[in-house]
Amino acid sequence: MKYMDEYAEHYKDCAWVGFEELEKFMEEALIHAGVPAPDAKIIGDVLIESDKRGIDSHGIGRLKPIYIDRIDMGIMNPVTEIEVIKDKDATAVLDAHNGMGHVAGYKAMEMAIEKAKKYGLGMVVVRNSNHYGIAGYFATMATKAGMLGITGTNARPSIAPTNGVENMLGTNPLTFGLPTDEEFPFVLDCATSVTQRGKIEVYGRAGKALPAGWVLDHEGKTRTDTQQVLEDLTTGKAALTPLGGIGEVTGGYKGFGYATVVEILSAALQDGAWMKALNGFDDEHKAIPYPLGHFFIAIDPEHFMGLDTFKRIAGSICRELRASKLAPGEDYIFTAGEKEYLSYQFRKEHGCPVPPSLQKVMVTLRDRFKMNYSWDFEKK
Ligand SMILES: NC(=O)c1ccc[n+]([C@@H]2O[C@H](COP(=O)([O-])OP(=O)(O)OC[C@H]3O[C@@H](n4cnc5c(N)ncnc54)[C@H](O)[C@@H]3O)[C@@H](O)[C@H]2O)c1
Ligand SMILES: O=C(O)C[C@H](O)C(=O)O
Repeated sequence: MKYMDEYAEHYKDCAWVGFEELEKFMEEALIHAGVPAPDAKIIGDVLIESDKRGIDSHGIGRLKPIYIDRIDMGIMNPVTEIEVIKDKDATAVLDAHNGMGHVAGYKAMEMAIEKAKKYGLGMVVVRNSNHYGIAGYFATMATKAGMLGITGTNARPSIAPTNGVENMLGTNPLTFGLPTDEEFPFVLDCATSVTQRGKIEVYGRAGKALPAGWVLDHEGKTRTDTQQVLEDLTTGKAALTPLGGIGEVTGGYKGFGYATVVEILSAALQDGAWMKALNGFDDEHKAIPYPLGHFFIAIDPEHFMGLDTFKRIAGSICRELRASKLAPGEDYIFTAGEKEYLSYQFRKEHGCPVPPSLQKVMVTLRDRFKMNYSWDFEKK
């Protein structure tokens, strides 16, 4: 398969660090930054899962900058105190009090799964949280429990509405995890924008220009200058395009609509914050918390026609899709979750790729926290 044949080549400038070591490093760094050990375990697990699945934007790449920097700045609480605001049969509302999003997400999905076991469906929403990492982690908590998982979150403003140029909506993933009778579940885990900020950071680390169509400026023109785009997204001079792209011709309004659905479900059920209130700075440009909201839904197929039936039909649909006629020059049709499964298989053996700029971050954190690690990449 072309995708796997080219896989290692894509990472030729990287050092490879094994799952266990990378996870332990992230977990320990978080503990040094003030996160209680059990919570650091959860966050470390969410982050390493991103690296395992080949989602290079949201694992070690986000430990610093983002999480440790925000704790250092005093705008995110390393200790997560979750308050149950409302708990009624199949639903609940939680307040994470500016704690760690991964921890809030983990506890909320756990609660949704428990409710689904009893009622067939559980939905838990969270407010005053923080960035929770890959949405797919929480969706697959449900698939591992034999359930369907759905989750979404709002995020700092990035996407411009169709026919607009101002960054208003977060990159707002709308993510589904569906069990199948195959070795891996169907996991559609992606932003409602053409791309997300983390992938632009990955391009920045690799020194690559962006493809046209991902970002637009206030003139409505596409931008490809990666480093400046990262700055301009923060100051609002650039915006990401919704899924479907710029304008109406290729259906950009559908991505705009889905991003809006996620923004509403991440704020309205929980009486939380939305859009510009998630900018991360106040009128004087002083850094302030990003009070994000999330939602988590678990559905137990045993309350419908049963898990085995669900898995068989979901698996059959995926297999039929993969067996359909290929486009010229292509050698494989993927279904969602498959590339992540293939990455996992590859990385289990070779480790996770760490580019030079992240190697420097790891060394800085190790030295700052006086941690006991030495890596082969330091010897070069
Ligand atoms: N926490 C946040 O605020 C936030 C915001 C946005 C995105 N994210 C996370 O960023 C990650 C990456 O998001 P993204 O938008 O860059 O995703 P992406 O564009 O890389 O798409 C990934 C999804 O598409 C599927 N896929 C990829 N190639 C495919 C193909 N050829 N055929 C069929 N399916 C295919 C994958 O299996 C996966 O489900 C996700 O884990 C997401 O949750 C988080
Ligand atoms: O970075 C964010 O604010 C959200 C998300 O993780 C993204 O990469 O777009």
